[in-house]
Amino acid sequence: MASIDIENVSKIYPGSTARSVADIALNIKDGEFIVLVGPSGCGKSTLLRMVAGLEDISEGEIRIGTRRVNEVEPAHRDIAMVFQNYALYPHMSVRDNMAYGLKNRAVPRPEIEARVAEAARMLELGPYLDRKPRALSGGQRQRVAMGRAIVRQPAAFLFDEPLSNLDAKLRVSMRTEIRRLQKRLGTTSIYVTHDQLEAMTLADRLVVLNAGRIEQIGTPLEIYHRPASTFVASFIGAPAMNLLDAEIAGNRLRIGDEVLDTPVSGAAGKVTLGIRAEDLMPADRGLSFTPDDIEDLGAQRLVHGFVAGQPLTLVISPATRVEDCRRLAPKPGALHVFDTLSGARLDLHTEHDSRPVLPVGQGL
Ligand SMILES: Nc1ncnc2c1ncn2[C@@H]1O[C@H](COP(=O)(O)OP(=O)(O)OP(=O)(O)O)[C@@H](O)[C@H]1O
Repeated sequence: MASIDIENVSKIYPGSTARSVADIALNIKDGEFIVLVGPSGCGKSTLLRMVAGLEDISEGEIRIGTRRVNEVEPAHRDIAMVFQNYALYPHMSVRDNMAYGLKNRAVPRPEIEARVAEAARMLELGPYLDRKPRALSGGQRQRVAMGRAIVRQPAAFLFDEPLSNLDAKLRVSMRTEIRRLQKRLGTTSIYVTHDQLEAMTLADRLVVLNAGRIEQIGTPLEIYHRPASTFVASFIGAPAMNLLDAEIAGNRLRIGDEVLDTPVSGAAGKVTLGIRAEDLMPADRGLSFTPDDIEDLGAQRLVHGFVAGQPLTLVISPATRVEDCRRLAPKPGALHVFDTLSGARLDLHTEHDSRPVLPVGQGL
């Protein structure tokens, strides 16, 4: 086990002048589970592959433990990678697939057998040890890929979208399993995904990437509750945070003709106002909301509509009547204000109105 230090690392692919990964600085603690998340093309795989040694590092330094690894071959970096396509040897049994890396390192046979047996037990692969990968389901193949990583007892696990080929239900159960195994083994891990829910549930700390740069680093809840930019606000959380064109005038937030009671101090002018769909509640006064479409998801209801002509989504309990949502007020402390041009979070002082907002009908 080891820390991983990424010091001002950039990647410029041959034939390109742009940085696909630009000046990334990230210190990963021993045993930490870091998730790199961001949209397609933001550079997450490139960054992971530089840690793995599968891509050259154009600028900066990567250390695993105290050792600089820029010039170290992938096989000598003491890491194990788990890929989306499993990368299993089709002609080898599950047992041999798991043992392969150890045999190559001349680990004594009894030791190999013990490690494979222990990994098979942890992953419940015992009954399948003599099968070939083609005789396994996708989930079982992914487990074998995990098993092969575990038996190596590496300093770090690197996961590149390992669950992308699995169906939705299996993804959820494998996600829990990976988290549980990682905590039990305490192995430093970097996990790449474009799935924000996977990112939220797995990570000790999330690294949100945008166009090759770090947009924000923090625990999932820090990022959820205090997104540093409109990019992060709209990427993390489902449904995406509502972002409305607004204006601060006379210490009040205005959205078109609508005015929020919440006093705001610190700036004036055009801003982007962020409110999560679950942070609005029916009120006797507040923003005038025109519902347009309802999605019933069983445990909750999504109501899509408009405030001052701008789209807004609301999450309510199935017991709440949509007719009671014609006026909405934000929950205390639920407003996020961003600079309209840069998208950066503005640390304005927003006080919730001292007058109580009266919920109508059932609570949310
Ligand atoms: N071999 C390559 N040569 C040139 N450019 C590349 C190469 N590989 C990736 N890129 C570019 O680098 C940027 C980052 O790509 P990368 O694959 O790291 O993104 P990603 O976030 O992992 O995306 P995805 O989720 O689609 O896999 C992209 O603009 C991509 O086009």
